[in-house]
Amino acid sequence: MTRCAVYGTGSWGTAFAMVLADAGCEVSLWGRRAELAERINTTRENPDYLPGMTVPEGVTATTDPVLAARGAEFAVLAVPSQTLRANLAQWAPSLAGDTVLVSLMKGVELGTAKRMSEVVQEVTGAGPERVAVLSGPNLAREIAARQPAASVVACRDESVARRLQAACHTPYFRPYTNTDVVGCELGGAVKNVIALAVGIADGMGLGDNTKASLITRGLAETTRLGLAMGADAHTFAGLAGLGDLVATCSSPLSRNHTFGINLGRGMTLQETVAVTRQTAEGVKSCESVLDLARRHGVEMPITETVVDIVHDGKPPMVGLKELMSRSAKPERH
Ligand SMILES: NC(=O)c1ccc[n+]([C@@H]2O[C@H](COP(=O)([O-])OP(=O)(O)OC[C@H]3O[C@@H](n4cnc5c(N)ncnc54)[C@H](O)[C@@H]3O)[C@@H](O)[C@H]2O)c1
Ligand SMILES: O=P(O)(O)OC[C@H](O)CO
Repeated sequence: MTRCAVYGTGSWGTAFAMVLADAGCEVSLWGRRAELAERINTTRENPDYLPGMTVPEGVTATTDPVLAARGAEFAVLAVPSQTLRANLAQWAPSLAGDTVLVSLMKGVELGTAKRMSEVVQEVTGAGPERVAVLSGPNLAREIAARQPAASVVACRDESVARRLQAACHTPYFRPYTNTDVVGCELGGAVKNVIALAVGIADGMGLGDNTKASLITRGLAETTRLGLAMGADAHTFAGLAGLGDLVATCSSPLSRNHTFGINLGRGMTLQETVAVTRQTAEGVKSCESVLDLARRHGVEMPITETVVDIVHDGKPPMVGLKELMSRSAKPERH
């Protein structure tokens, strides 16, 4: 039986542990809090993140990273992007040299502008053939409810992506393989920033034309950045690109979309942070995505506007007016 360690008992770590167990794996789920681990093991529920959802018997929660890592073919990482480096430094010594490291995260590191797979490689010394990412339209609560969804598992080594695909394929979760790790990671990280923009527009009371325009131009700037970084354009038309962008920008379950709505309704950043219980990656990653864009000489006007509104206190209406008054351009340039 395939053994997997999942690090992070938040929404997605718990939901993906459920997927792996439903696919027949034996799963160790690592979390920081002993009382939550105990609660998951005894009640088969994670009441803090996925209340009402049943965690299968194939998942055992623990706070012991050595126990979690024992015999794991896959080590799945599901903590906030900005803490991954520090967390992984603690877990790495207990991971075997042939364990495949799988990132579920959709963020870019502040300061370094590194993608999560780059952080994983740096901290563990693993080569790209041992690092995979999973990304797609996968709102945790819908997956935990076993609603049908597709996703992408990407690794430079396609045979590793196929192994991971087999490990997490269930009747309700359909993973496709890809070798474009850069494109899948960028699709996941930048859609959170665009979801903030769409949420802000929703919160301002704007309608579906505005939403569709932001989604489409958001995808255009994501693709521009991706191409400058060596990604495959097709990835952005796929599940990790357009698929995730549409899900996140449409769903009331999305933390990034909801965060944007609150800002658009006039809450301050501090007020919005205070009412957000879970990780909204775009709030920090909008700055690192903009950093990446500047490093690669790519224009990302929507991302820039989100940074202005979220971090520099620009009123949403001013940001929107500035976006609309940019010089006229051909659609494709
Ligand atoms: N929730 C989703 O629907 C979903 C879907 C796909 C991808 N993701 C991505 O997965 C990643 C994790 O998100 P999530 O939804 O599980 O977040 P979450 O906020 O639900 O859970 C985060 C988990 O990390 C833990 N954590 C927080 N700070 C920590 C620290 N300093 N050290 C160790 N652990 C810490 C929390 O206790 C919690 O268990 C994010 O990058 C997110 O973008 C989320
Ligand atoms: O809740 P969000 O905004 O982090 O989005 C969750 C997932 O990434 C959707 O695929």
